[in-house]
Amino acid sequence: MSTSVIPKSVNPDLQKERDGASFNSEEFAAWWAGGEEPLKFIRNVREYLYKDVDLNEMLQIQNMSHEDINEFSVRTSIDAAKKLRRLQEERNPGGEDYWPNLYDSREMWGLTPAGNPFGVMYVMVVKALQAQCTPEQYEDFGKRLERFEICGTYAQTELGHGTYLRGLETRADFDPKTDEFILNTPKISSYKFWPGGLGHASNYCLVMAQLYINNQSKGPHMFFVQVRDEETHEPMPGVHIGDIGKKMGFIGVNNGFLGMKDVRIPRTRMLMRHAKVNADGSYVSSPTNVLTYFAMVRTRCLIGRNSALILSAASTIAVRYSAVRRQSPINPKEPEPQIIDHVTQQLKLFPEIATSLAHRLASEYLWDMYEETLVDIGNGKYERLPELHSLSCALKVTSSMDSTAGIERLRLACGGHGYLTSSNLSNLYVFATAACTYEGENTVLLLQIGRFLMKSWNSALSGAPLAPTVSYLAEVQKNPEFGTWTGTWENMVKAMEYAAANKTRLAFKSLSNRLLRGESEGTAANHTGIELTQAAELHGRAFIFSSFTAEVTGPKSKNRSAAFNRVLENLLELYLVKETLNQLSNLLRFINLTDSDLTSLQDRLETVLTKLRPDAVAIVDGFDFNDQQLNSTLGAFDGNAYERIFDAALRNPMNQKSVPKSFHEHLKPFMKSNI
Ligand SMILES: CCCCCCCCCCCCCC(=O)SCCNC(=O)CCNC(=O)[C@H](O)C(C)(C)COP(=O)(O)OP(=O)(O)OC[C@H]1O[C@@H](n2cnc3c(N)ncnc32)[C@H](O)[C@@H]1OP(=O)(O)O
Ligand SMILES: Cc1cc2nc3c(=O)[nH]c(=O)nc-3n(C[C@H](O)[C@H](O)[C@H](O)COP(=O)(O)OP(=O)(O)OC[C@H]3O[C@@H](n4cnc5c(N)ncnc54)[C@H](O)[C@@H]3O)c2cc1C
Repeated sequence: MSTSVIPKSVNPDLQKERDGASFNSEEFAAWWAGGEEPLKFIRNVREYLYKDVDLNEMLQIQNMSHEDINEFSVRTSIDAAKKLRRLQEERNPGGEDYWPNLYDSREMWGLTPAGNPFGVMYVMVVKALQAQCTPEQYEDFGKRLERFEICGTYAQTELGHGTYLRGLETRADFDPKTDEFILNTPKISSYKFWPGGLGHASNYCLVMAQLYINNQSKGPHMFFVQVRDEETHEPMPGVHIGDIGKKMGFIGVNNGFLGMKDVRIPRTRMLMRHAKVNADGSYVSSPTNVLTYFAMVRTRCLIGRNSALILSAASTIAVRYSAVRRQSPINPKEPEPQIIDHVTQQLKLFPEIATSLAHRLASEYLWDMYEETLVDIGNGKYERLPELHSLSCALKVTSSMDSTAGIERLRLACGGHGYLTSSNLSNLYVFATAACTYEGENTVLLLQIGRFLMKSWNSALSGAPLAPTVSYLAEVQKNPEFGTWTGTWENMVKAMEYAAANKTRLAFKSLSNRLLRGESEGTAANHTGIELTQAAELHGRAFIFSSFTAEVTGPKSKNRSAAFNRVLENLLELYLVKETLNQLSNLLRFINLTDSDLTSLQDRLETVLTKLRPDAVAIVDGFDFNDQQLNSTLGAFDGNAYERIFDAALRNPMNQKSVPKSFHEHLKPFMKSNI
């Protein structure tokens, strides 16, 4: 393919949308980035990272083999690491290393459309080492990993166990004679399986294994294990390692397996900031065992933000495409409208924009809580851990679940062309749905929230103080009547909390009854699982309702223009109304909503869709993705969707020969013979 069929100009329909918006999308972009300075910084970094990235090459990864995608992903992520190092030297010489922080940022994300084999290293391992090594250990090997002198992954899940960590089978036996641990994966089910980058992209691993001293189990602990030679990259003695094979997505991530037979590591390679094994074999336990799980808490906090990011990218693609595609006159003899003018199309598109905002804002609140808890842990205070655990699970679950369902709706909104891999919607979908499973399977995490809600409900009954994000449970216990439905935003927040509290009450009652009937705690919890997960989901939704409302109506609104505030208010209105309608069966169980209340909600839904219509393109422009990040023939900034779709088809390897081999080998011989 020599010439491109893509025009240089912007599609006139898209230009018209931008010209007609009621607000300035640059104000949105600055707000979304956290301010004008952060936006400037992000754009600067992005410009630097993407200046020589070829969009056509990115689109072609869909046509590569598994092995070639792996090679591509290692190359592009290493190119990015080099650029970030150079950036550090140019702009912040000798200063705090900020490039490792950028390595897991959204600016990197678009450079590795099939996933980054070193993503887990920066998102999880570096942070786990920072939090769980002694200062000496961090100097010894943590810093080396942070500087990328060695590379590694987080190896916890096994073929036989992912969820139930206490059931992990990998053993680390302490040998006092040599002052070493001996690591073994005794059965096929004990093999580590799934860690990102484990296959061929790591030479070290943070391994979660059962610690044994004198053959006595001390539970799961973390060990820093060398799995490949630093020079030759050959597996270390006793190490059996490889890639797990092709997956639905994340094909470039090189998820791997790891078996160990009598692999010896020095005693000082167990992470010992909290729990310790001394040379004489004496064991000092951690002040709280769950600190071993803290790396997962951090990643769950990030997943909310990341899911919102993926959904906002898919929304950008579908909204731009809906503005440039025309189909089906609304009235006879009229020209075909932009499909975004069909109201049912608006209902597929705009709620997903609102959901991206809702999850992103809730994640910001969660992130602040994470950072405060981290400081507390440093000061030996662990009281907020249960609340953080519960809230991080709640956002991880709702954001991954909603973005997965949302991207599928957006794909459907793009009709046939949404089904092309070059739309990038299928790739975004498999990214989103993976987050429903990794870092704690969603149902399992909902049950963890349910457990926290039961404890909190019980505490409230006895008048004990509750964590701030569940304090509404005590309020509902004190005032069991909902009062009048007014339909204001504050009233809708209250309604969602009221439904969550009452679902919690019912689950608590069922659980208590089962216990009274003599069921064990485990069996009673299992039998109450459906109610527990429903209460947990509503708790997450109530939190998102309140954080979104607080951002739009709170004091920060004074820093925004009136026009931009109106857009945010419309998005909040849409979010609250559509989620209230989605949750009607739960709400109607506890709140007396009349037929006229429901009619009013339906009217509000239609009204707000109409209000958002002129601003939809400008809003998604405000998400501020560049074309490489979107990597989509449908969603590019210029809106030249048909030309890009066609260009990608022409570049497909299938079209590089006019007659394929299959014609000569199979089709022609068959047609020429009588068999
Ligand atoms: C832009 C870039 C961004 C990129 C981001 C995305 C890319 C990232 C890519 C990532 C790729 C993916 C990478 C990966 O996938 S890495 C692998 C991730 N694996 C998992 O997430 C495993 C999931 N399993 C668990 O977490 C635990 O075993 C669960 C939770 C299921 C139960 O556990 P267990 O059976 O042992 O415990 P228990 O139920 O008896 O509960 C005991 C007590 O402990 C409390 N408890 C439990 N857990 C925590 C906790 N964490 N903090 C604080 N507390 C906690 C609990 O509430 C209870 O408290 P209490 O009720 O007794 O008071
Ligand atoms: C793309 C991807 C990347 C990953 N990266 C990593 C990585 O880097 N490092 C790593 O260590 N791991 C990684 N994993 C593994 C991942 O963390 C686990 O797959 C995940 O935690 C789920 O555990 P599981 O596979 O054991 O699921 P299972 O627990 O076997 O779940 C199967 C079903 O059983 C149900 N179930 C299980 N337990 C319960 C229960 N107590 N109550 C009710 N229902 C239950 C679940 O709800 C689910 O429906 C990755 C996985 C994926 C898909």
